[in-house]
Amino acid sequence: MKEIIKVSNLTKIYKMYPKPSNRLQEIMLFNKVKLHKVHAALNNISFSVTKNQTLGIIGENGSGKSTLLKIIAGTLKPSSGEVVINGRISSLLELGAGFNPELTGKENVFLHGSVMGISNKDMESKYNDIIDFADIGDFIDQPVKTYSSGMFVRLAFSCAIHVDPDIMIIDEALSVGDIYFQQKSMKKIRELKEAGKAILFVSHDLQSVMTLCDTVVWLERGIIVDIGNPMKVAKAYQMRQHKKRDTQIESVVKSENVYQIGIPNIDSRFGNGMAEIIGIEALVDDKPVSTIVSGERVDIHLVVKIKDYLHSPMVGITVRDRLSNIVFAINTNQEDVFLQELEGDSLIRVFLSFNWPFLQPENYSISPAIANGTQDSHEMCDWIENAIIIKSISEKNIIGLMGISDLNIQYKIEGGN
Ligand SMILES: Nc1ncnc2c1ncn2[C@@H]1O[C@H](COP(=O)(O)OP(=O)(O)OP(=O)(O)O)[C@@H](O)[C@H]1O
Repeated sequence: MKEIIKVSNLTKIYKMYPKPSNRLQEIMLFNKVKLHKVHAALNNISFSVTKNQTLGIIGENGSGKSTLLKIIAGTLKPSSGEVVINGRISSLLELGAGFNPELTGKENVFLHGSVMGISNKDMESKYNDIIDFADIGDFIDQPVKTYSSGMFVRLAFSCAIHVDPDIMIIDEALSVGDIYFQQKSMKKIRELKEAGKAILFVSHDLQSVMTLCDTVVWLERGIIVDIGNPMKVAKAYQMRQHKKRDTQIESVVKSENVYQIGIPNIDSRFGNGMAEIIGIEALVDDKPVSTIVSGERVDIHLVVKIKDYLHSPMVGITVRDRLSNIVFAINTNQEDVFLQELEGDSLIRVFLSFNWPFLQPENYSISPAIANGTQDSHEMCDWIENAIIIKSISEKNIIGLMGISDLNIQYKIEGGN
């Protein structure tokens, strides 16, 4: 099949200067003294993409994904190597970068068309689809400098996907807008895929990568570690991340005072102040973790300062998904564990231990709370919204899981012919 993108021996070297002023000094010394170190953001990368193919690119922060996409999109020059493109590219990399803030939304739609080499007549036939998708109402006739950032990206996104490209470049752009816009965007991208367009898709969301892509490239420190079947590559990548986590965490345990674990994040907080949660961490095998494999035994470790006498303390957590749906909530009373009364001016540690459920691989937040009373009638002493984020992963085949939870079902079928 015809190659629509061919990347050959691509390398991008950046010069790294210890201080910004060293760059000028080097020029003034006619480059006779080298004050920089070289850093290869991409190192001899080769692959190709055919029409109809959706290629996913995964890798840790700094692995070279954006550099690669920018070179393919033509906004960055490689140090060596070659990229051959056979078709028109539309990129969601720098959304709205070509918009003129003084012009109206409508004028910018046509400006975008002319930059992409599309006549005004052809743009007129696409115009209604573009404004319907962007959904910015009468603002379309206002200068884009008056737009909210959400309206701005929605219009830019809509322009980029409606110009009938042969190649679409997408870099985490699906995280723009609200959930409805994200779903609408994903649907549109699937339509482009079904229409046979080549798509390059960079995302940290492995689930989206696996459901959308036919092939995945795993980049690490500018080189291709693996390329091929999305599930195979994504799974190998995920397991590597998991192993890395274990080695990183080891040193934390050794150096950290258990009473000084702190609260990583506080989105909001309320309570009567009779107790204060001062630390939270998730432990697997007594080591703090931010990633948990479904089925693993986890301890949520809380450190709480008791300020006033509590006759019936109860402690619990609420776990939510990224759309803020409650996935599950547990507390000591609900489990028939009744804590003894607590005197003021004391410190307690609580360990809530349970098997991490089989969940959709994504991020989940944990909100801890301490209250005084019973399940039906209590006063909240301290509630912290989204204190830590846990990334849930699975060692199982993670493609195709629908909904929030994997029920770990086993099938048994008897009879039939
Ligand atoms: N303008 C620059 N000057 C120097 N180094 C740079 C420059 N741009 C990128 N780099 C370096 O090149 C490497 C690759 O960066 P790149 O942004 O492509 O990574 P990435 O995989 O897209 O990361 P992320 O997932 O965080 O977006 C990194 O080490 C980065 O620090």
